[in-house]
Amino acid sequence: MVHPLSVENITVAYHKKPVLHEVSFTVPEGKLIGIIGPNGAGKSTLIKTILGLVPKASGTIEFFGSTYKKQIKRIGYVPQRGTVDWDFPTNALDVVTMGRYGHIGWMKRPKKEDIEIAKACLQKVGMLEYADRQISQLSGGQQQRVFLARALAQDADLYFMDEPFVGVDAATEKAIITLLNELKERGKTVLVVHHDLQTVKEYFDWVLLLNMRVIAYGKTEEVFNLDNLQKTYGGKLAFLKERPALAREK
Ligand SMILES: Nc1ncnc2c1ncn2[C@@H]1O[C@H](COP(=O)(O)OP(=O)(O)OP(=O)(O)O)[C@@H](O)[C@H]1O
Repeated sequence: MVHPLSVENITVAYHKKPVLHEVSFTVPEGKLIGIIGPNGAGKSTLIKTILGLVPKASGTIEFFGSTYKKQIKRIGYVPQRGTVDWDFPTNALDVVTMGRYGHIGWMKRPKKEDIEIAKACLQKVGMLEYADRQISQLSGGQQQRVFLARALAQDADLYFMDEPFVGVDAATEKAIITLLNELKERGKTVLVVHHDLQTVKEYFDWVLLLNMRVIAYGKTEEVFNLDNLQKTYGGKLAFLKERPALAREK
């Protein structure tokens, strides 16, 4: 069976300091998968390594049983908001239309149909009225919605999203999770770096608990428990005292 993503034994180091150690996991199709772990656990590095943005020291990565290059059109990425240059002089509609380039081809002009698709995606995230607005003049949550619209316009089969819920209000968070569930219903696979342990069970079918290495990976109901959380977060789990519901579910 061909999986959307297969990661085998990847090890990554920055300036010879190991950040990810022999990470292996295989992602099933049509699931929402949360990547969970403390600050500095290597979550962003993992996504960037998978996408070829950070070099790996060893290991192999396959997309739909093939290489990233061959499957690039099927792979979508929503980066962490803080890493995007929002001063880039472009408006919301152009950002979303860029999501279509895999279909249009670089150097070619988008067709009317691509613009219509981009507008429909802006509509879907409630941002159509901001289509002509410079992205630098949007709020953080609105920028996040525009990036999600771009991912939608791309119509990929495998998505990576780095902390899409950070800094957004409750309405935007709800809009994003609705959208992720819609993608899932269409058979898409979505990996999401996520911080809020309270919502993990509600949002994700599978979880990857990461702290430099894979602590646990599998169906949320099977691996998201206090024991594994303690292994992942170590002494930083004091906050669980404030969340007795989670602690009780051991
Ligand atoms: N470009 C870089 N050069 C050197 N070290 C880096 C670089 N990027 C990240 N690191 C280090 O690698 C480790 C993992 O960082 P990473 O950003 O992947 O963690 P994370 O789990 O995504 O953290 P957070 O939850 O805080 O976003 C950290 O110790 C970080 O300081």
